[in-house]
Amino acid sequence: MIPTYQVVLAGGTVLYVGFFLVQTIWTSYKNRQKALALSCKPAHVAPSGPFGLFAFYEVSQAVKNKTWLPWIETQFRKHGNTFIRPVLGRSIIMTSEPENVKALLATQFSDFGLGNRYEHFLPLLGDGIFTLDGNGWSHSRALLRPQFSREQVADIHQLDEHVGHLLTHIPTDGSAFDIQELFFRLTLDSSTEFLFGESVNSLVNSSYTNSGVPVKSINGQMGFEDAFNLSQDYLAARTRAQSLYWLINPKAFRDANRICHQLVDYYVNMALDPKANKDFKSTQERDRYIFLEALVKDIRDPKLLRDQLLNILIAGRDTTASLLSSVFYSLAHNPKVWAKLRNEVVSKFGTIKEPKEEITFSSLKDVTYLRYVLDEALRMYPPVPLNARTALKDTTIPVGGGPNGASPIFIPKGITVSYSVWAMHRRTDLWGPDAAKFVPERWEGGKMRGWQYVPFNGGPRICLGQQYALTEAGFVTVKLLQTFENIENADPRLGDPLINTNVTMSHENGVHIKLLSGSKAQ
Ligand code: HEM
Repeated sequence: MIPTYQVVLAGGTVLYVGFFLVQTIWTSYKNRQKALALSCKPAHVAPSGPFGLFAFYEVSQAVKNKTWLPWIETQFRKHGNTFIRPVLGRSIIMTSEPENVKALLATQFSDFGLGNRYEHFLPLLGDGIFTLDGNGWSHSRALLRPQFSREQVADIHQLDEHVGHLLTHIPTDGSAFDIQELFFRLTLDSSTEFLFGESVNSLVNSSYTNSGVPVKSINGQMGFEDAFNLSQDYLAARTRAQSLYWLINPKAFRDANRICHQLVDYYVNMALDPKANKDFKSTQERDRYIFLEALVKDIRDPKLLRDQLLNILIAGRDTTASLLSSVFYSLAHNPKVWAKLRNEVVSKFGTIKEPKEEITFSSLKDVTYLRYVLDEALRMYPPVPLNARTALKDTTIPVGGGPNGASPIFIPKGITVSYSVWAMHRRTDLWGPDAAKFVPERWEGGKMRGWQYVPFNGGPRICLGQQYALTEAGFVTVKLLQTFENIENADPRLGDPLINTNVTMSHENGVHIKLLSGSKAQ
């Protein structure tokens, strides 16, 4: 005799599975009808095993081996520039097609949102420009946009001090060092100064910031630099876990978030009540622009201030460090490009010992080859190599359907379209047979710009800090070219670099180079 509860359980399970199957079949029938009405055709489905388990395994392996980006590139070669990838029972549309990227980011902007990004990033970033959709986002954007005006961005003299600190870490005897590590500290120092009015000075040997949070981990206490990096690792893991993100919330993550919040809250409280804080120094006293001081004129809620500041710190710090690292990686592997660039820089600005013209926002723009080098590094190593948007309603994307991939595809509400900037920037049909090579000259005449090149995204959510980032990267590159005559790659590993893909990308093994001046530069 079978117990009653077992009969009820078995019956319930059969009913649930039956309902699920009927619903799936019905939804897919309805979607096919809608697709037909919109002249859409189905996209190629990449074989991914039952419930997309094989695909999930392959992705996990590629992430572990730091070959995720090239792996995605080979998937596009195998399955076409737009295809469907089932992963863990969900279908994701993958694309490297400029037409589709344009639709997601610009022409059909209001059809798509950030999906679960808000929930993934909430514990560290709260409600800010980078995490919000809809009204919350447009309000944030309107509020923050004026802080990125030309006048503010052009104020580059604060960078000089931080580049000076960076130079003290470069071996003077021409021995090898990892410049990427220094760039990550440099951009942490410069962006905290720009945002809070006071730098955490991670390139200087100080232990504690005024907030009481150590700069680097010390005596078992986690420092801000480590906390900020660790939090971002967890944000990336939560993003990869998609709707199971809530499973990833360990104590280490919560501790790291608390430390980041503690540091930012210190500056926020000071700016909200400057008279009560003797440490506070205004923009006038410091003779430099302070983002937070401008922001407290509009926002008085300490939590919202903290959120917006952290949103900008995350958007601006690692991306710029990533760009600088890729520039120096590429220069070290292309000595002719270094020589040509140095020639142009020195003839305009002189050397560090015999300077000529002052380096300013506009004088930097006169060195066109510098812009080509930055553009080419952003093409080959886009700091945000992968991104995604999720349909807010039933909609379409323009290409990828049908046997030749030329028809639109139907995108039901809730489906995610993932676009690979990395793969699109390396397509030989778009960039020529030398797409995998670092060739700054390809930018001559400016004919390559368009939706095939989106390192800063495009449309209404285009990066707010683009000019700031290009100015900082240009300034730092010029200073190093003025100081050193030659560069050498010091990494014996052959082949393409391994790439660590977090929220942004970085070089897994660092960027090991030698910088040589005077008699050592032979
Ligand atoms: C080379 C450096 C940089 C690159 C490649 C870059 C790239 C990007 C990209 C791809 C996005 C779009 C993200 C998305 O919507 O999914 C973005 C957004 C953003 N970036 Fe940048 N960024 C850089 C530097 C900066 C800097 C230095 C700042 C600020 C100081 C900054 C501030 C922002 C902000 C506030 C957003 C959000 C815009 C919005 O959603 O309306 N970025 N950036």
